[in-house]
Amino acid sequence: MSFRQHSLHDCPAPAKLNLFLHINGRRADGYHQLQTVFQLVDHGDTLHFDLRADGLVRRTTIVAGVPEEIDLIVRALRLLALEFARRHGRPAPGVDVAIDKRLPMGGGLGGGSSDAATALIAVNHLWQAGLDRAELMALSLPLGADIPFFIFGENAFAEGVGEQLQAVTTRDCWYVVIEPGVAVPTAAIFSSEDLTRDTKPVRIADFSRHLVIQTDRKGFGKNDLQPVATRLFPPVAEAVRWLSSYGDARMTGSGACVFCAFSSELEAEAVLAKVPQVWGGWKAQSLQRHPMHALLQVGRVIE
Ligand SMILES: C[C@@](CO)(OP(=O)(O)O)[C@H](O)COP(=O)(O)OP(=O)(O)OC[C@H]1O[C@@H](n2ccc(N)nc2=O)[C@H](O)[C@@H]1O
Ligand SMILES: Nc1ncnc2c1ncn2[C@@H]1O[C@H](COP(=O)(O)OP(=O)(O)O)[C@@H](O)[C@H]1O
Repeated sequence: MSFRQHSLHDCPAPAKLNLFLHINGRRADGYHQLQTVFQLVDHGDTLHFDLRADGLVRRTTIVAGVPEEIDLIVRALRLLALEFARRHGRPAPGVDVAIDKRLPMGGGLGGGSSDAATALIAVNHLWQAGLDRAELMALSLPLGADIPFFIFGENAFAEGVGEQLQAVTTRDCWYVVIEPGVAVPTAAIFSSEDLTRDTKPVRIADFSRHLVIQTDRKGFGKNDLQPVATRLFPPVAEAVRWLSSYGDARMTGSGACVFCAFSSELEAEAVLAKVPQVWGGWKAQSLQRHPMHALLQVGRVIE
């Protein structure tokens, strides 16, 4: 990551995996209460920021299927600009955002959310807007329940709609991730009549204990969204079936991507080499912290 006075280039927006995802209930507004562990991995998008003098927030890269006006990056930065104006009594400086998009949309990897989080962290710094971590998290929540997690910046046990976060230690390992080539619309999964909505709540200690006592590499819990997604999207079911011969393969989030953990990079590489060519696939290492933390500590944006 290079730091220049008016720019921040090569800022990582890592993917997340949901190591398990339980649906415990439904709120009056229709949103679902869940419990999950978010795991950061070292594979994702890369963003670049250049200050503008005219107060505009612009995305300079074309992203297929995501017009600039609905991009979570642009929407998040416009919220930040409003907050800047409220605090400082003058309009925010503008910014150009370029993006190298690697994460598939509707993949359950949190790509759009991670992009928005990285943008908020970087531009809060570039503009010297002065929001602290909790304030950035609160600002982002109306745009998506996964965004606060990426700003939180550590692997987390999450409750509520995913916004109540506690840092959690997870296994250091390698993951093989399969992209089955379909985009799963999150809303379609949550609105299914078949969805299990009454999984009994667990405690963070149950997850942590499982890490210590597990003997068979079986992951903790399950993904309640998986049965619905695999029924609606057969390629997701096929990917789960294929990867299951190598370990406890699961879908992340509302899909479509499927992952499996391995102890070593070599094991992950061996499985990756066999992934059928009709699917995309990659390996990634678990991260314990968001890679933007290094920048944030240098910049003293987040304590
Ligand atoms: C499932 C998860 C797990 O990390 O991630 P993804 O798989 O999308 O990455 C998240 O909970 C995704 O949360 P969020 O990012 O807010 O989902 P959105 O795409 O905005 O939600 C689309 C729609 O799904 C429904 N929805 C979403 C979240 C939730 N807790 N309950 C819901 O009922 C709502 O109808 C909402 O309008
Ligand atoms: N910067 C962005 N990158 C990807 N998708 C975005 C972005 N901004 C808005 N979106 C919208 O969010 C939807 C979900 O994308 P994404 O966050 O990548 O998947 P998921 O929520 O399954 O992890 C996309 O289909 C797209 O319409």
